[in-house]
Amino acid sequence: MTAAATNNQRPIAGSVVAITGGTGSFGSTMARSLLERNVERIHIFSRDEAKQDDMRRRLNDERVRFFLGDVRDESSIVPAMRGVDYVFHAAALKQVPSCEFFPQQAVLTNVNGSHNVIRAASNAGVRSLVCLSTDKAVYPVNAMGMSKALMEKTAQAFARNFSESGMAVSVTRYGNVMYSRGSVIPLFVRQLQDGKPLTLTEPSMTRFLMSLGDSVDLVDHAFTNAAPGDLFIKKAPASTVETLARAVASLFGIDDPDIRVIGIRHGEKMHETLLSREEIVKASDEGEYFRVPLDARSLQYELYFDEGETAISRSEDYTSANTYQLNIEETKELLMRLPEVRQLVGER
Ligand SMILES: O=c1ccn([C@@H]2O[C@H](COP(=O)(O)OP(=O)(O)O[C@H]3O[C@H](CO)[C@@H](O)[C@H](O)[C@H]3O)[C@@H](O)[C@H]2O)c(=O)[nH]1
Repeated sequence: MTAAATNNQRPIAGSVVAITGGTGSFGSTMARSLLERNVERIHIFSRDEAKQDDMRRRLNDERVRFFLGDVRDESSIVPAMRGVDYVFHAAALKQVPSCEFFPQQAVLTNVNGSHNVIRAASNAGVRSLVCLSTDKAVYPVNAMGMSKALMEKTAQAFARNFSESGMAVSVTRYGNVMYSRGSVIPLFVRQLQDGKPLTLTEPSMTRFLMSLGDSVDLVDHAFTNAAPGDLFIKKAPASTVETLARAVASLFGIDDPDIRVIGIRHGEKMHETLLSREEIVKASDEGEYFRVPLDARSLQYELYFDEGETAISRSEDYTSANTYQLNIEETKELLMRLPEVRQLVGER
């Protein structure tokens, strides 16, 4: 067993956890869950002092400490890593359109910034670091996905090149998180409340549907089970955009909503891929999760040419088009698990 794997056995209770991008939706959900589980201390690292202040007041818990800084500046990360056991790296530029117009900014934060976080964490003796990625990093077509794909490679290269580090750096990949800020579900809700038509980009487009609670489960799984360089995916169902829109409308008591088709936006795919066929042939099925181990081959190029992979041509990608497809009723059930939706429906 590696040093990192042994260290990972330490439970969350009693440990110190740092969260980069800690005031965002992922980070704050993670923080709340950790506080419920008797974590000793949480270090929230982020750029925006106003959001930190809001979170400080909201949580009102002395176990939470705030560190102001930017992942682009490694020296600002160092204080947040002192004495830390686990790191959840969620800081990122994640909006598809803004990364499309400013791709160099995506590289600075998502690629260079991630490298800084990994280096600072390893230098501080962290046991396990989980980097948050997205389905858009697989066969990427937009700058956000491309920069996240390079973040994944940066994490894997660290695991491959610094096996003496003692830190297990791993990656978790997500699909669309339901009701996250700026996403389509709150938009549909607003449109329904304002009596406007629902704008659909392309009715048959599909997306994986996951909740923030699923995200906590996946990160926990990675914290305690990851070997250096592992990639984890949680299996998830999907729906078409039209099914999603009709499900949201139906929860508002509207069975035949007004729909306006607006066309695909910049940098969008018809379907998302959580695991490529190249990864699936290496993946192990762990029930609710897939784990893809690090490709630990060294830089001996003959191996890449002499040992071909024959299974790849026989396997299929794991996509939002071939995973389980939810119908309107099932999508409504999933939506009703979200506290935001339950509250809205209860208010009506
Ligand atoms: O007016 C609209 C806006 C969006 N959509 C569609 O709804 C789906 C979801 O869109 P959205 O909620 O904006 O999510 P994505 O653009 O797929 O990206 C989100 O999900 C990613 C994970 O896949 C995250 O990394 C991104 O930060 C997050 O914005 C897509 O098929 C869109 O085409 C519509 O039909 N009508």
